[in-house]
Amino acid sequence: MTILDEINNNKRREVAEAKKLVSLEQLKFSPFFKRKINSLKTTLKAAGASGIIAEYKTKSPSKGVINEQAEVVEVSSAYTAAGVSGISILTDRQYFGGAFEDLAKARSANPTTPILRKDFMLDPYQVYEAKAHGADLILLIAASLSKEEMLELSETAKELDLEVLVEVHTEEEIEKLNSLVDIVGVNNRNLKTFEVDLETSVKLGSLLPQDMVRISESGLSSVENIHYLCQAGFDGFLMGENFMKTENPGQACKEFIELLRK
Ligand SMILES: O=C(O)c1ccccc1NCC(=O)[C@H](O)[C@H](O)COP(=O)(O)O
Repeated sequence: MTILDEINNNKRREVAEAKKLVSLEQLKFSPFFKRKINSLKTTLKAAGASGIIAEYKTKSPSKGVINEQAEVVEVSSAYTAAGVSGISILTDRQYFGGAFEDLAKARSANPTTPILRKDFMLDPYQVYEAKAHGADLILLIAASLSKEEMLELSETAKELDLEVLVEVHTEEEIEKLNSLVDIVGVNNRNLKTFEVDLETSVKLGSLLPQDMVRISESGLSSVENIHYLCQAGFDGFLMGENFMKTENPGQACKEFIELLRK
């Protein structure tokens, strides 16, 4: 069994429990349900956009504990002040140390920044959870879902006016895209071996539909990486560990974007 299988099995159990505790109707009572979303697709294409989507994650299966001190409001506010195009907030507790509260707190502290609920989405119920806690977009991992499941989850996202980011890592997974997808992310990290290779983005990027907004995810750590991927046609760059492993992730992000703009 791969780590992704393990995470997904655990997620199915968590979602089954959550459904017993909180109904869809209760989720709809959240004040975040009424808000208009901030579009990541739009901010990534805006003139002068940094393209950086900075992630708040305190641990991961590949790296273990990354940062035990970081506080979500402080870090996410500093990310916004640094000029990011978006923020990614992990909500998986078991494997990434995330929480729904982190998402809701980041939302309230950053009212105009696009925020991704980063989790392992398998059930339409989770799309409602994302909306109820203030997300602007959801992540669908193609390796975890069939084409039909991706479509169903995309439709639910659109019903709730959320954007859809689909993550691919292989050529075959590109076949699972549908017309409701807003952004495609190429994950440079092989989730079976945890190996990172930027050439995955370059290779798959060339196979994506020409007009698709695209981001490169994982293992990005230098301005040279970003310039290289920009040349390969990428609009956005998801970066987690590079900032979160420092004592002050917000400051690290600020310095990175300043360097990028030089
Ligand atoms: O990061 C992991 O170990 C991991 C393991 C299994 C599934 C997903 C995983 N990561 C999720 C991500 O997509 C990354 O957090 C994100 O792309 C940022 O990556 P990085 O900049 O390398 O922290």
